[in-house]
Amino acid sequence: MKQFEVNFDGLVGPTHNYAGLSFGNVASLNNANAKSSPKQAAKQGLAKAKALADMGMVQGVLAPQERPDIAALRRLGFTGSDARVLESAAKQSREIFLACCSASSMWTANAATVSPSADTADGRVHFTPANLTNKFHRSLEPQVTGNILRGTFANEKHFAHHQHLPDNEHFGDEGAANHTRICSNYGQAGVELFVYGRHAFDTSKPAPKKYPARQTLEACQAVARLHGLDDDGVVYMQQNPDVIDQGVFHNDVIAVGNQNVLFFHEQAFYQKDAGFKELQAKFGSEPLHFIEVPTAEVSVQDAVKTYLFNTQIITLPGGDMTIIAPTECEENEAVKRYLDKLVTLGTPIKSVNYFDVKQSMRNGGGPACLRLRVAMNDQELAAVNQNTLINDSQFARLNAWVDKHYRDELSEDDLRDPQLLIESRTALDELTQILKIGSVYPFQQA
Ligand SMILES: N=C(N)NCCC[C@H](NC(=O)CCC(=O)O)C(=O)O
Repeated sequence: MKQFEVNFDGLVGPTHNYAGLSFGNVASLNNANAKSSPKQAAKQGLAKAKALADMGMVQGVLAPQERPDIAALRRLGFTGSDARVLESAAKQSREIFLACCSASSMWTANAATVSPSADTADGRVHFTPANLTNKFHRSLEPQVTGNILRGTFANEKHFAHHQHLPDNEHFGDEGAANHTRICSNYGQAGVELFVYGRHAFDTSKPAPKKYPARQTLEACQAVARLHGLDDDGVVYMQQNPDVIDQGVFHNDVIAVGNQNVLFFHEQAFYQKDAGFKELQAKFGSEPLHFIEVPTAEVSVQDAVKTYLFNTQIITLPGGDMTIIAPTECEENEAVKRYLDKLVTLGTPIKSVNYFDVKQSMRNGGGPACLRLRVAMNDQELAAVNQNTLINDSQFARLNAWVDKHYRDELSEDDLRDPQLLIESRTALDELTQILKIGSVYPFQQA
């Protein structure tokens, strides 16, 4: 049986904008109110996805969400026609309005936690959408995320879909951004590493002081239970609270893994020696590659600025690993020096490919934020909605779709334009037909 790791990249939505919504995410706050380009952002994302497909990887896409989120604004008491809802929300409560316009579903690393069939008790691939409770604008995502996942992985024999965890900070869950799977081969049972920022029910335990810890240990444990993971195949580690306070709001901003490699910053984890010992013991006798980047070579600040660890490490069809990095890494002297050295160290990582995803980076989303990894065998892959997979013709179709519907530039004033809502809905309606995912959006169900 063949085995693959498929990356499902989030298509950037037509309202991609910079609203400074994510306290604790330095890039989001620094770029608040800058002009965005939804068209450029969507094309940068598609270009990365296509480049990976051209490298021989299986690559998919996930649909974005409907924004502005009129249904959420109505829930919050804004009434009248859709145009009236937009106008009164923008006038009466700018913050709520902006939160309901965010295209943040583009970062599909936060869409869900995924456990491949080799790890789960019932031999199916399990999905739990992330509740994203820590940020109001992101907490609007899980319901529709579930719809999109069910439309993409629409086969009960192979795929199990759970409801997101209770919408409460005690079970704050940010999905795959805090979850890494270590394995020999994608199709063999692996060790799932869950990384949390704080304990929800035990306040005596360490926690960050300045910025929020979005993920709790209790949320990680609940997801592991739902997915039917064996205790021998799970490790929980805490993120170093001090790096959260330096702007590392997800673990995938400071560590990334692939197969038998864990690539991380010296300061990434709390009590790392004990955690790594457990990881190695549960993995087995084959030694793991723990690639630790010392602060002396790359500071936490440079790691956050360049997203050195929000890179994708992928295994190419020939067996070598390559790093998919943002161009910010190439432009930073210390980080570039480190990456040039890394490929000579004799680890499985042999090369680095740089991509321009600047539109996403300005909101704190690098290459790894833009993708959800799903390890599958060939039978499971055959059961995936094939229209969501990237090949030459689907890439051309999606690019043409972006050209047809997306604006070149967007500023805050544009978001209250009822015409943008109509444009977005028209675009998304057409997208659901291109991807054949069904009526996943509230406006299609009304
Ligand atoms: N690291 C991973 N996996 N994902 C990055 C998510 C970035 C996202 N930014 C935002 O939501 C900013 C939106 C704004 O400010 O307009 C967030 O903070 O949740």
